Amino acid sequence: MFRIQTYNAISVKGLDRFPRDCFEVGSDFGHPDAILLRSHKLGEDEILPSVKAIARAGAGVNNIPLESCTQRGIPVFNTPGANANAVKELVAAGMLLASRDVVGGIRFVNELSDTMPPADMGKLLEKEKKRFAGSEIRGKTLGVVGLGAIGSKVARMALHFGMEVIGYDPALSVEAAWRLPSDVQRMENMASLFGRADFISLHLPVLDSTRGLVNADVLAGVRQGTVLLNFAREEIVDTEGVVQALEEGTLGRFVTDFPHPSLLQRDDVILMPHIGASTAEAEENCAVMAADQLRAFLDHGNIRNSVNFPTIELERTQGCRIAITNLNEPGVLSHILTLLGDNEINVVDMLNKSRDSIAYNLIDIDTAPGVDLVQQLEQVEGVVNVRVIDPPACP
Ligand SMILES: NC(=O)c1ccc[n+]([C@@H]2O[C@H](COP(=O)([O-])OP(=O)(O)OC[C@H]3O[C@@H](n4cnc5c(N)ncnc54)[C@H](O)[C@@H]3O)[C@@H](O)[C@H]2O)c1
Ligand SMILES: O=C(O)CC[C@@H](O)C(=O)O
Repeated sequence: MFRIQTYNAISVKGLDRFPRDCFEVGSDFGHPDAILLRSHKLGEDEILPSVKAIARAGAGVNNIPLESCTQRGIPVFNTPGANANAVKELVAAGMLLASRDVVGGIRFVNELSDTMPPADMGKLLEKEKKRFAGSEIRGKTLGVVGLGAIGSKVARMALHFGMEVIGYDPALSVEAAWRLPSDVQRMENMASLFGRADFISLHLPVLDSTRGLVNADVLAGVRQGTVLLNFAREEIVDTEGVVQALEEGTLGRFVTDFPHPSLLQRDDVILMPHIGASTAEAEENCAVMAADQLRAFLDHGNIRNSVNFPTIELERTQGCRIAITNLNEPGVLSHILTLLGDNEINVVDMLNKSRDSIAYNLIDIDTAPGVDLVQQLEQVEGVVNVRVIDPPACP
């Protein structure tokens, strides 16, 4: 029986991927085998020694202490692309709300008295509506920073709106490049994108290299009245720099999913409470994907969509499987195999993959290893952890 500790509201469709004959799911376990969460900021002290894996039902993993997870041999999973459409649709809403004063118009109408005669109301609306006029987004230029799962969808959507689209992504993967519409013009650096766009939408992760990336200096280079949209992460944008650019009028509007007190009550700011991924569809997609990845790991040791471990999938044959995480250094694997041979254990199948500082091995053996052998394996220099994975009881 595996125990899955959840944080945040996880879609029931995802939780249902864990058959209750083999998994307990709850929010308060003493010895969880795995953690499934959304935006909860996970403290190192919350990752108990029993935890074997962590899955983020979402894209960003900045709420998980990645480095210490890697050192402890804990794979961290995310769900690439599973909420991209939800974010894309909200970016479309953000661009439209920034171009037409829908918010001001709705507020104005709702503040009218319900005792006003209908004919008077009609006259007043016609007289006042010029205050809420805007402009169209067709023909304008959108700059997309970060052209991964979300950025590529946003780019495609903007082309459908009849916009020009320019993009910047210094780390674009080959897979992401294939997804990108050919009409998107590639910018060599962020400054040229910021200098050319009417709308700028951010879709990059928060990393040491991207924290505070959009600051007063960068914003000084935008065209008068540019709209900046941040549906990525708060830390990427320097709020003081944004307020300064709004005050100076270079930035026309700021639309963000990450409100800050200094942005409240401003007509040139549209604030949303981190709802980019808050659709039934996205929550379900993320939860199902995260749960399936956790199950594949707990049941078989297989790894798909990890942000710190290599991708590895070994078809299950028969017998017992051991999963070993070790430092990615010469000699560790041969030491492990020698120990198995010395204990007369026959290796039926095996796969070894590495990523940065760690390596991960799936080794199928014909006989279950005894406690002594597991201890010997754990003591091999460079071995981080050893798991014996029996064939799963639930299909
Ligand atoms: N508002 C929300 O609810 C919400 C929902 C989903 C994701 N997000 C955020 O959006 C981010 C992007 O999500 P995604 O699914 O598209 O991820 P992704 O990994 O598919 O794409 C991110 C892209 O950013 C690029 N990138 C990295 N550093 C860059 C830099 N310095 N400049 C420009 N591009 C850079 C990467 O090469 C990659 O192509 C996530 O990391 C998360 O923080 C927010
Ligand atoms: O879970 C959420 O609501 C937000 C998820 C989002 O920030 C992400 O990084 O995918």
